[in-house]
Amino acid sequence: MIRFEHVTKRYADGTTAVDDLSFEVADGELVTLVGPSGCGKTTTMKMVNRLIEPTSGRILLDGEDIAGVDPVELRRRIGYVIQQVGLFPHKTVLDNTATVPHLLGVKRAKARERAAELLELVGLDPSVHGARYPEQLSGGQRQRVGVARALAADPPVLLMDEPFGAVDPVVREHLQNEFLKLQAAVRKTVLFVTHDIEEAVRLGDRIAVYGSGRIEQYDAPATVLGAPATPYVAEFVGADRGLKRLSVTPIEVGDLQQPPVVRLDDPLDRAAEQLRAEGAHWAVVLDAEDNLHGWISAEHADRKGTVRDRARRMEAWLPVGASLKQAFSTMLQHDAGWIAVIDEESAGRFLGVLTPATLHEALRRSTTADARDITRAEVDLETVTVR
Ligand SMILES: Nc1ncnc2c1ncn2[C@@H]1O[C@H](COP(=O)(O)OP(=O)(O)OP(=O)(O)O)[C@@H](O)[C@H]1O
Repeated sequence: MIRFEHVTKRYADGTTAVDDLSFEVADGELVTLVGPSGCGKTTTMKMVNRLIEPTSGRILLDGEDIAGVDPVELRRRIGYVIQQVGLFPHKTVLDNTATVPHLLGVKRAKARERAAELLELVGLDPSVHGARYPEQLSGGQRQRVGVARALAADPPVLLMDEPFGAVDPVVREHLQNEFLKLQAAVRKTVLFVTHDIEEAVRLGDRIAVYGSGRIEQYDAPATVLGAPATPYVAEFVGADRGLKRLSVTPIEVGDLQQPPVVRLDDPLDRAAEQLRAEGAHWAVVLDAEDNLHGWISAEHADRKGTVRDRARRMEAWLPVGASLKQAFSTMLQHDAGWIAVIDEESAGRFLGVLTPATLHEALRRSTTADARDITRAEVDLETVTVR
C-alpha cells in the first residue's frame, strides 16, 4: 500500500509542484494520475522511488516511511517504466530484460530463463525478439520490453510514467488492453501517469484528477465521469463524458428486463396464448437447460407445431459484466431493439434482456455514486440521449 501524507514539493526556484497531497493506493490497485502538463504528476511519482525528495510530509510504503529506506533497496521493490523506455542499445532484448535479476545476484542462465518468460507474458516471442537489439524493434515492442524489464525483479509496486505515450493510437490501445490482462494476472500496486483522460479511464481502478499541484477528485472512473466533483474536473474529463461512461459501466443483473419466455418444445398455440395474455409482441426462446436459443414473434407463434419450428436464432447477446458500450454497439451492429444477456459462468444461462430504455437507466446508475448518496437523477448524462 502507498500512502501520501500532506506531501509538498517545492523546487529550488520556488515552484510548488505538489501542494499538501494526501491519498492512498491500496494493494493491487491501479491508480491513474491524470491532468494537464506541469500539474505535478511526474513529481508525485518520482517521490515514491526517491528520485525526488519531498519538501515536507511523508510517503509510506506498506506502513513504512520511505525517507528511512535506502533508495537502492527501495527501488528493488518498485518497478519503473518510462516513455523513453531507456533500454541498453548494445544489449539484446533478452539481456535487457534479464539485467535487473542478474544485478540482484540471480545466475545468468536463470535470469535469462525468467526474462524469456516475461517477454512471453508481454506478448513477445523470446525466440524471435529475444536476440534482437532495441533498434530492431517497433516502438510498441520496445514499450513491451520496458514493461517486461520492470516486472523482472517481481516488485510489488510499479510506477509507470506515460509508458504508452510515444506510440500511435492503435498500438496504444492494443498495449493498454494487453497491460490490463497482465495486471489482472500479476495484480501489482500501480501508479500510472498520463495526460490522456481516455487512457486514465480505461486503465484506472481509481483516477486522481490533478489541478495545479493538487488532486481535484480521487474516485472510480464511473464516478469521475458521472459526478465530477468540480467544474474544473467536468471540463477536464470532456463534454462527451456521458459517452465515456458507457465504456466503464458494466451491465448488471439488476439492469435487465424480463420478457416473456417460452421453451423450444412448447406447442405454438400455447406460446401464442402466453404472448397475448402478457400483451407482448415477442418472447425469448430457451432450451431445456435454460440456455438462450433465440426469439419468436407473436405473428409466427399462431400456428401448429412447436416453438422450435418457428423460433429464430438470436445473435445479439453479451455476457453479464460486459460494458454498456459493448451493449450499445451490439444493438447497432445487429440493428436490434434488444439484446440478450447471459451468464457465461453457468454455461450461458439466460438472465434477461437489455433494451435502449434499460440501457439508459443503467447509465444513470453508478454504484459508487449511490454509495456517496448521489441520486440517479443527479448523475449527469451530458450529451447522451438513447431512445
Ligand atoms: N527540477 C525542477 N526545478 C524546478 N521546477 C520543476 C522541476 N521539475 C519540475 N518542475 C516544475 O514543477 C511543476 C510540475 O512538474 P511535473 O513534471 O511534476 O508535471 P507533470 O504533471 O508531470 O507534467 P507533464 O505532463 O508535462 O510531464 C511544473 O511547473 C514544472 O515546471
